[in-house]
Amino acid sequence: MTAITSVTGRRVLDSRGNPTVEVDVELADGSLGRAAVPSGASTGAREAVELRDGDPARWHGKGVDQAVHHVNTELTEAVIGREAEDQAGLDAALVAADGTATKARLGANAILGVSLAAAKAAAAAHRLPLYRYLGGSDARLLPVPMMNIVNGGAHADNPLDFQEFMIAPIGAETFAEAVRMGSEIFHTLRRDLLAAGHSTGVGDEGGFAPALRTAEEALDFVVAAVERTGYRPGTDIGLVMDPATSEFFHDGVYDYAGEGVRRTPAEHADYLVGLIDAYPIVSIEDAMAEDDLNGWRELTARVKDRCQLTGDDVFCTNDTLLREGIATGVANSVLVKVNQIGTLTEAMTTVATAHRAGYTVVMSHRSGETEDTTIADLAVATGCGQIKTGSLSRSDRTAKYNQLIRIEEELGAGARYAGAEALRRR
Ligand SMILES: O=C(O)[C@@H](CO)OP(=O)(O)O
Ligand SMILES: [Mg+2]
Repeated sequence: MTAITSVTGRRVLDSRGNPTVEVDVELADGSLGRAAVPSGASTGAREAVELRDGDPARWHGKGVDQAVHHVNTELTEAVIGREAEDQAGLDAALVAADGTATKARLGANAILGVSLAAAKAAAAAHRLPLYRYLGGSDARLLPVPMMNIVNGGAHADNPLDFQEFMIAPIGAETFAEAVRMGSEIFHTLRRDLLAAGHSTGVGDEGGFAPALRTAEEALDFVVAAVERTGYRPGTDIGLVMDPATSEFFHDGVYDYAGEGVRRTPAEHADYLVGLIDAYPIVSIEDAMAEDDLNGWRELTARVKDRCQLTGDDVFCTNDTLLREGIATGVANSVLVKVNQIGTLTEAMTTVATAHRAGYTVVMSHRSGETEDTTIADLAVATGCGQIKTGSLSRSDRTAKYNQLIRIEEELGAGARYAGAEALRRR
């Protein structure tokens, strides 16, 4: 009774106030699955192609509206009557209907909406929460959250070159405790920034966006906030950064415009290693740019297991790109964003490839999000042990934390919090 009987696409708003796709999938037994699709600002060049409206102040009807139209026509035709339980077959049908390598014709956002809504409908038909439907009885590992508390780069209007500064409560006993620790530090940081005369306005992911110039200034504020809240940096709280370097790597040089410094790949790598030496940094994402594979290989060989090096733009959740990276010694971890690849099946394949190779996996949101909490369930379903889902304010981010709190409660004594172990090579 899991045959798909109806598919409905609609246009809703995301956290930036931009249009995005939402899809409902209904099954023969009346079960309903609903999924809303996120969108990035600092996108990797090899991501699946979404249909978006270029200028948010002038929706031109060819972006999200077109994607919604494709959901309601060609994609509906491709999946109607199919069993929602056959996720792989269904996703293959969606990919075939599009017919391009990048999902550019019907839109990766249209395809992903149907893919995720179908999974959620199938879970509902089985009367199972999504994490258990997808992950089975083994799904009981709650991820370490990487909580965004300072924003820069493409996500804020301040001079900070690095996009994200995060805290990871590696020393917590439970997920709920991790959220408490993160929230306390977030509020301490707010007071500290105010006291120092800085703005406490926030960026796209809800982290503060003060007018700081260097990574050291931001890291110093973060370390001080951790300590003043009563936690030990490095033991209770690990620091995490996403410099999103593809955004400022031009003509073979890392151009730190906010700081006013240009660094060659070697100088940039030295600088990052210096930061790892000076601060309790446990993970850096996109430490090197997507086009600087040499830099990636050298940094990975140099850092080894001292710090998790997560590939976002360089892999784009793409199994082929990840396999190339694994074979050539690029990074030791992969960021997984379902909308970078466009179907649930493909995202899960990437997770499996990473885990087989000993790479860690971080389940991730996008800077443009919605109230959809699918990634919280995916983090538990895959047992990946890490999630990146923004700050401790803004409902689009807290929705994921709150969903994980509920999952932890539901698992009761069976729940395990991933802790520091999650960041170690498998
Ligand atoms: O770079 C990133 O990792 C993401 C999410 O934090 O940002 P965006 O969605 O803008 O690509
Ligand atoms: Mg990133």
